[in-house]
Amino acid sequence: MDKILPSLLAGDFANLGRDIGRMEAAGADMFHLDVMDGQFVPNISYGLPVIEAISKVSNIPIDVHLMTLQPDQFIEELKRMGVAMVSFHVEATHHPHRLIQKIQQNGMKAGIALNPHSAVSELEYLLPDLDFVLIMTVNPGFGGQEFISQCVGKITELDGMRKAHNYQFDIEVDGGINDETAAICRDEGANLFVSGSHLFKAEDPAAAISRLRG
Ligand SMILES: O=C(CO)[C@@H](O)[C@H](O)COP(=O)(O)O
Ligand SMILES: [Co+2]
Repeated sequence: MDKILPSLLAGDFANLGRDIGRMEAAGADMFHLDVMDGQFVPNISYGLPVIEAISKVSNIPIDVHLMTLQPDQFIEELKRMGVAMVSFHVEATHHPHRLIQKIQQNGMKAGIALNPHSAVSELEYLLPDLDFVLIMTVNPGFGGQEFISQCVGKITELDGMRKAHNYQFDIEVDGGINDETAAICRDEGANLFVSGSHLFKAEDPAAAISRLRG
């Protein structure tokens, strides 16, 4: 099923509770929380204390996107906060399969994110065990960037592998997602749509969310 995940990176950090309520009322399915460490990506966003505060007021599930080195160190804490889905970057860990297992053993869905330069073939032996794959359609680190259209082919490729092997993973897209780019990604097989600046700039977020659903 298609799901729309507002990225709170585009929210007003001085009024996150208000923005959470607005997006829930507009029909958001989950919140997407971007953790950036200033090492793996050239920006720092927020970390565990902010996720914990959000988890206490959110009425919908939380998807955490770890853009950090050593992502394994956060898993137990995220479980304690009731997070539903966690993704980490294949480029940021030496032992991605072990980390998938750790996330799942902690009762959360495990996803791997691919930077624009990374090939789907990197995931070939991980796909049977993954709950979702996050295709980055911008370079990670900042909201408000332009969609990189070369990444669309990776969605097509993943969907083909999913069908060929009857795998069950979801395909999430993140970066520059608006009405037009969501439709392009949906046509290729994506079903989880992260949207930050587009949704938070919308005058009518409920209408924007239903348009993103296609
Ligand atoms: O992970 C990231 C950026 O690194 C994203 O989740 C952004 O927060 C999406 O923002 P928009 O591109 O939709 O403004
Ligand atoms: Co993200």
